[in-house]
Amino acid sequence: MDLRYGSSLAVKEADIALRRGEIAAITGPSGSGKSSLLYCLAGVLPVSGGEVLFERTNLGDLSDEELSLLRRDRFGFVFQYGELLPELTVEENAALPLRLAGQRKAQALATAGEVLGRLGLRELRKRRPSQVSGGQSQRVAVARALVHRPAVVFADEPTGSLDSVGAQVVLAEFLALARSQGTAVVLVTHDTNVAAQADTRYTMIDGVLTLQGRSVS
Ligand SMILES: Nc1ncnc2c1ncn2[C@@H]1O[C@H](COP(=O)(O)OP(=O)(O)OP(=O)(O)O)[C@@H](O)[C@H]1O
Repeated sequence: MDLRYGSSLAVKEADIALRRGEIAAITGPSGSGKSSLLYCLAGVLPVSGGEVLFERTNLGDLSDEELSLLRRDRFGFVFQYGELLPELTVEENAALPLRLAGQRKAQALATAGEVLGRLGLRELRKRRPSQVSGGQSQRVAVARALVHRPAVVFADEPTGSLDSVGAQVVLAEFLALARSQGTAVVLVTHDTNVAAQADTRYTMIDGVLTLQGRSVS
């Protein structure tokens, strides 16, 4: 697939297939097209050429509404700064995908509480995002991305706002939780130590995605 912004080709060549539960990392220099590729895979931006298939569906064949439902129900997202909603508590933030899918509040908060517990955040669940640390916010964002057991989580520099020790810990927890529930992860990162924890590693250079290595499992 490829992606143009106007006349400039941000993604020139990318061929990537993800199996259930697979963790794929994409590294590469700034501006090489990593985020753009992620947005295409997640159905946020339409591709300019080629196609993106999820299960047997070509994302290009879906209406905007069908795409938003797919993103809401089957995908999860984690960004660099967590992007939590400041007016909601930690548990309400984590429960959001379940609430959006129509689950009742008590049930959604109970499920969110379990996931938060697995990330060591149970005690903080009534706090607001402004009352927790950067690492804790990223864990809440991880809980929110995984709470509805999505098929795929798209993570764009998910620990980019943390120091390297904090980043390693949050990332290890994120990947362990994703693996335990069979959720595939596409992880964009600058950090090759982070990428080393993935099953499959790709590099993106000047819009071209290349498979770099696959761990034997
Ligand atoms: N909305 C946009 N309109 C036009 N050009 C864009 C847009 N978004 C990104 N670009 C350009 O596309 C190229 C790829 O950007 P992209 O954000 O995908 O790179 P990246 O590898 O994720 O970079 P970084 O690591 O710095 O986040 C860059 O040259 C960027 O300037």
